[in-house]
Amino acid sequence: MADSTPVVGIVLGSGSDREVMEAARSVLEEFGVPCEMTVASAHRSPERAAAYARGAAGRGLKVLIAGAGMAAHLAGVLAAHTTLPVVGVPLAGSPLQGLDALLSTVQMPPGVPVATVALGAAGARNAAILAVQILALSDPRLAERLEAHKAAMAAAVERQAEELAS
Ligand SMILES: Nc1c(C(=O)O)ncn1[C@@H]1O[C@H](COP(=O)(O)O)[C@@H](O)[C@H]1O
Repeated sequence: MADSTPVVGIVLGSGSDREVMEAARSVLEEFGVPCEMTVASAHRSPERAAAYARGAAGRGLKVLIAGAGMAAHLAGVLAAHTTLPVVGVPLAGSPLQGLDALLSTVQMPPGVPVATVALGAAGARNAAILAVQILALSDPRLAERLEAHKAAMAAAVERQAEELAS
């Protein structure tokens, strides 16, 4: 039986981020990558966020994905407390429509990177694919699945082009 110990941790700034961030979990499930999802706010529960990040590597997690909106410091704070790669997903929904979350996620000071992806569900999907790519560096089966994923995308474009031409 495959090992179901989570290797990717998806952290939400709030339970209200869940619907959008489920896109990341779906992609990881498609690739057969065990993950866990939790809530920890750098602002509202700073101890929980720090403890999660500090304990992540020891529990076998390899990549963290953080989804947060508004002043989205969660990904950066997780990165401050771990040497694991952290992927940040800025979420829209605020009066600034996510520009606040984008800038506060992407503009990390030198030395503490957060790999920042696109806003919202598209970003959540890409965060998961990026996590798979990182894991695939030491997992040939995952690398094969990534190749198949790329081939499927290319085939879909071919079909669309044929439909347009007919
Ligand atoms: N950006 C952060 C952080 C953080 O960065 O630590 N904690 C919560 N939040 C965000 O606040 C928004 C509103 O949260 P509520 O819906 O709970 O009021 C959410 O998008 C969350 O990610």
